[in-house]
Amino acid sequence: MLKIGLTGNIGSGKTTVSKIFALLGVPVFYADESAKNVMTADVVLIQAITNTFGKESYFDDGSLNRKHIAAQVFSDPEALQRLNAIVHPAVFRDFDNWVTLQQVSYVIKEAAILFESGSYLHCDKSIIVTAPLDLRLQRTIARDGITLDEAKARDSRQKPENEKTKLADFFIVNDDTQMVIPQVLALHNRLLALASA
Ligand SMILES: CC(C)(COP(=O)(O)OP(=O)(O)OC[C@H]1O[C@@H](n2cnc3c(N)ncnc32)[C@H](O)[C@@H]1O)[C@@H](O)C(=O)NCCC(=O)NCCS
Ligand SMILES: Nc1ncnc2c1ncn2[C@@H]1O[C@H](COP(=O)(O)OP(=O)(O)OP(=O)(O)O)[C@@H](O)[C@H]1O
Repeated sequence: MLKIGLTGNIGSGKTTVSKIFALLGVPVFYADESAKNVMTADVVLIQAITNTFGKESYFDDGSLNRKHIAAQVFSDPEALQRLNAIVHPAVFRDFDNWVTLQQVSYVIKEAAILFESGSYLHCDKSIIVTAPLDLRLQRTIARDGITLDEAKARDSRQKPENEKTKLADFFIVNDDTQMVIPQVLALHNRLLALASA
């Protein structure tokens, strides 16, 4: 079974693209969701996050105070490193467990920071979804209700798109000039052929 990493900078449309792969029957692992799950379910992580970012990191009902953590980590690269070091090993484990349950020719691992985290090294191939910065920022602001500065701060914590395109094997252009669904269909056929080769 091939493991295909799928990434793109903030607002590029990688989740949108992942959902099209999922509609085609391809199992998709969402690293962002996995991160949120382990951060609220794994007692070792909860303790580490509380120790590092304070008790305000969780609400009384145990849910994650995303705003509190985001405010700390997206304004301070060292704080983000600390959070990554706590969360990423658990996400890697979650993915490894999930993969063993799949019985298909290829799966997708969607991760915002596939290249930054080194996760792409454990994938057979990688896909990047690209879009110009202005459009990505506009989409993020509209989706998340955050300010332009907050969206820029998150983007600045990610490797620039032009560096990632050098590492990726496949591209999906999501800049409103090309239709996305035909690109995903074409890539799906290539990946099926690759998996059966
Ligand atoms: C800080 C948190 C709580 C903020 O949650 P929030 O719901 O506001 O944002 P969300 O998780 O949807 O992320 C939105 C976007 O921010 C960017 N982003 C998230 N985490 C990171 C990171 N560690 N490094 C760089 N960019 C990131 C991505 O583009 C992501 O798609 C959350 O992002 C988090 O827990 N991040 C650390 C875990 C992680 O690295 N997740 C990414 C995949 S493993
Ligand atoms: N081609 C498109 N046309 C119109 N809207 C789009 C298109 N692609 C994505 N969007 C919208 O832009 C927003 C960002 O897309 P999406 O959530 O898929 O990006 P993402 O790369 O997963 O972002 P993040 O890294 O922030 O999680 C969403 O609201 C989505 O519906």
